[in-house]
Amino acid sequence: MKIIIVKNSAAGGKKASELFKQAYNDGARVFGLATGSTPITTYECLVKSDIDFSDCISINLDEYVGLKSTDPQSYRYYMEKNLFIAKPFKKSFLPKGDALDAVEEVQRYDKVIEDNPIDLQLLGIGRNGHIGFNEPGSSFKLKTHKVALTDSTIEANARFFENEQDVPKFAYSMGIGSIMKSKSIILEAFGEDKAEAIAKMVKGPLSEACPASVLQEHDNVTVIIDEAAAIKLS
Ligand SMILES: N[C@@H]1[C@@H](O)[C@H](O)[C@@H](COP(=O)(O)O)O[C@@H]1O
Repeated sequence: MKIIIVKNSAAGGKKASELFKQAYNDGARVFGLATGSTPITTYECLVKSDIDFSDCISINLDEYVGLKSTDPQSYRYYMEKNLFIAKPFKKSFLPKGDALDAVEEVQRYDKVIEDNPIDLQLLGIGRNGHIGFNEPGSSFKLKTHKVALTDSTIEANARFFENEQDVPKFAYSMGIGSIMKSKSIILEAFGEDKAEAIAKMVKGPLSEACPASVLQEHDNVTVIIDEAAAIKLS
């Protein structure tokens, strides 16, 4: 794991967007994308950059079950607003939150990932060490699946909703098995509330109790963190 410590999230986003550009120049055309507050600065830099994604494919990690793509809380809406409007891709995939059949939706998404191997996957990390919506205890072998969100994730994500009761209880998530097949990975974390998860990911045992610890096994991971998220590393 290569660890880059930056001053703040603005510097982290700049660094990540430079790595996107480098990957694009090296031939990457399939980008795995993430949501949440962490990648916002990366998307801001990508929007300002001269990268043209019109010959690229994007595949997002996850989506809330039950939300339509037009719902402002959906991850599809987030992606349109923060990246796709300014930088359209040839094709952008996310799980469909309002899919009628969960089993079919999971299979459809696995086929998308299989048909379009991911060159560069961007990740955030939950306070409990989750990646995508792979909560602690998730098998490292999983492909796309429907997840029951933990109370800690619901509480953490409540800040994006009017009430905590409005946070969906389930999500579709790319599995850890699929994430690990990405050729390269950038994981970003900013702020002290991520320090514990970062320490467990980097120094802790390889354990399903901290899903992100699986990244110790991947041979091309760059971790971009600010000083606050790095405090428990030394
Ligand atoms: N499913 C997303 C994750 O992909 C994200 O990494 C995590 C952290 O979010 P934030 O960046 O807002 O702290 O939250 C959500 O649960």
